[in-house]
Amino acid sequence: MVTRPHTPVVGVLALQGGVAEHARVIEALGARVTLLRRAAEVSGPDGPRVDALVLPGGESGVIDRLSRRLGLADPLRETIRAGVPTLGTCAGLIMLADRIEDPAPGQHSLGVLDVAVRRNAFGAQIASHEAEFRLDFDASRSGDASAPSLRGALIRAPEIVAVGPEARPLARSGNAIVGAQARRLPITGVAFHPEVSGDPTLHRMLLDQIEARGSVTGRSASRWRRTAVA
Ligand SMILES: NC(=O)CC[C@H](N)C(=O)O
Repeated sequence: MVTRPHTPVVGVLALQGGVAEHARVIEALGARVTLLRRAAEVSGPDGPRVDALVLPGGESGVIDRLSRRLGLADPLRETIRAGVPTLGTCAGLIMLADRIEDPAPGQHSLGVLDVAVRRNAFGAQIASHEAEFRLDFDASRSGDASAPSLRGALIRAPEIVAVGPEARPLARSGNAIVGAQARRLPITGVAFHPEVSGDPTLHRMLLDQIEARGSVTGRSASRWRRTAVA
């Protein structure tokens, strides 16, 4: 009998912002995308319902407000803390950060990545540009240890102004830290948009992290198959 490998399912938070660009890169790598707009799509009584999470760019104040109003913030935080590989870009990085130096009035974050960020540190929309970012990958955690740099767009991007003991810098632009990774969990946040430039390096890393951990949707799929046969 030929068993087909399970296709991993990546949940992309789809409340606002650059959702389609992430979906395109993930699907081009052969994974399945599910858009997350409700708590039950993130997790259920039996745990996470996705193999990985992507928090896209957009307006972090809006994404924060909607995620709390729709009851998504707590399940997202729990799912990330449960070890589901997570990538946040730009506003997504701000959502992940422990501390926002200059939050919008009433703005919160999920507080799962030990960094402090300053919003809009690289200028206004009109100052947006593409650049190469030097990467400092942890070879033990990623199959892409040889990647020296990646391409991405800075669009009203935040800067990581402090990295605490639970995180480490991942990417730099000049002297500025524009990416960080948690030390104990597969949580990655970058200030730029690799998905806008079509650079798949970080999404591939996310799929590698799923493989290292094992697919939760694969496990529930096989559980379902067993139940169906029994
Ligand atoms: N491209 C982006 O995601 C911009 C982020 C935006 N400046 C914010 O503070 O949320």
